[in-house]
Amino acid sequence: DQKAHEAILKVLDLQLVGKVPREPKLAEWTERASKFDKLKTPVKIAMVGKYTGLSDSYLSVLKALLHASVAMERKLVLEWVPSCDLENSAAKETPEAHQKAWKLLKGADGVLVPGGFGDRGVEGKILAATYAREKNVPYLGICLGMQVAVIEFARSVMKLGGANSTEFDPATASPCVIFMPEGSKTQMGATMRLGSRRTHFLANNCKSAKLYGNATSIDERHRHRYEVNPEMVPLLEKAGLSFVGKDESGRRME
Ligand SMILES: NC(=O)CC[C@H](N)C(=O)O
Repeated sequence: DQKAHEAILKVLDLQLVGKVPREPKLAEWTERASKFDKLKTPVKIAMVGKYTGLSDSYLSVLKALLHASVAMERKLVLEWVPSCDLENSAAKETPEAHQKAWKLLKGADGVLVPGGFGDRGVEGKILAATYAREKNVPYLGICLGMQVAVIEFARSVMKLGGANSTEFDPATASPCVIFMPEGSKTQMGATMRLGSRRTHFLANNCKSAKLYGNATSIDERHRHRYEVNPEMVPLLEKAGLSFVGKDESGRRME
């Protein structure tokens, strides 16, 4: 009675012609779908995470990978690599899983380390970052995945052996990722940095800015409490790590 169906048809641009919705314009969709069906050349992406099964929390990452691979005319082959299995301890405890995980990682065209909380499997993610950097395999770190890349760089390139996030080692001598929640005007105390925040590109010749169509700034969704330690940023940059996107204060590495 409230004509919800008509409201939905209006949003979908399927106005009624008499009593039936008009023919949908599916040309673009059909073209994309048939392009997708014909894809042959694979692109293998190793998703190094804590979960082995499919997980809703990675849904947006999976969809983005799929869209990107279709745009690049590649058939997406996603390999799930449980980060714990990459760790040295797994070589003894679960040798088969260890071997399998490394084989998947080594067969990948690109490595993706998504976001996460808690320290289980973090050392495995760090090993994946080392592998990607040394072998020059493209690495995309999202949230925790980016923090992991910074820890890895501090340990391997700057030779700060015990470098870590204070989330995983509160007593680390080289805290390259630190607890830095946002202050809130409406809530008492410090809170999770949550929702859309602006990133400013400082280098316009960087890949990220180019991928965003040479944008000077972009808005991205956030959900974290830890940040790359702003005190250590000059040292990390001097050693060769570039932070091409920062927040408006310049204190948060994006
Ligand atoms: N979204 C995430 O990956 C969170 C990363 C990290 N645990 C933090 O709180 O900063």
